[in-house]
Amino acid sequence: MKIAIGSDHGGYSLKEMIKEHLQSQGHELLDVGTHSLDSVDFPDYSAQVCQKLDVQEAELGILICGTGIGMSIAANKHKGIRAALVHDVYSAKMTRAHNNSNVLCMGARVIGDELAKMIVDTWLSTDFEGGRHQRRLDKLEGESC
Ligand SMILES: O=C(CO)[C@H](O)[C@H](O)[C@H](O)COP(=O)(O)O
Repeated sequence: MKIAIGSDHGGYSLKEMIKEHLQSQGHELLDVGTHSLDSVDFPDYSAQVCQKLDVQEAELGILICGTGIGMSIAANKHKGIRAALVHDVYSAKMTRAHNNSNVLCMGARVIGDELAKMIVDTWLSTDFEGGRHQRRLDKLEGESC
């Protein structure tokens, strides 16, 4: 699968680890940065990952910052993006099954590497259930802020 991934400095180390983890499973990772621990602004990286989905260069996106909150707020401002902030395996499963989330956000200062790997693996291996959930997503698409 083609997956766009991005982080700020707070998520950089976890991004590198998740990238390696997914590449070892055969996924193609499009890394939009950041590429060091130098301080940067999370909206710049969120925008780049969302753009990769928008132009269909990637099927799904992963965004990591210190808490995951900034990334999820930023990503959900983009049309067509359903970003989910996830720090447990149950939510990882449900946000694919019920929300058809296309961007996964995590906080590197909140969870450890092993839990993050389990969350990513669960999120990627769960399918959207459609049905009543599609009706709800259709209602979300029509809403303006
Ligand atoms: O935006 C955030 C909070 O919602 C992210 O966690 C950032 O990574 C964090 O704010 C960065 O903080 P720093 O003090 O500039 O490292």
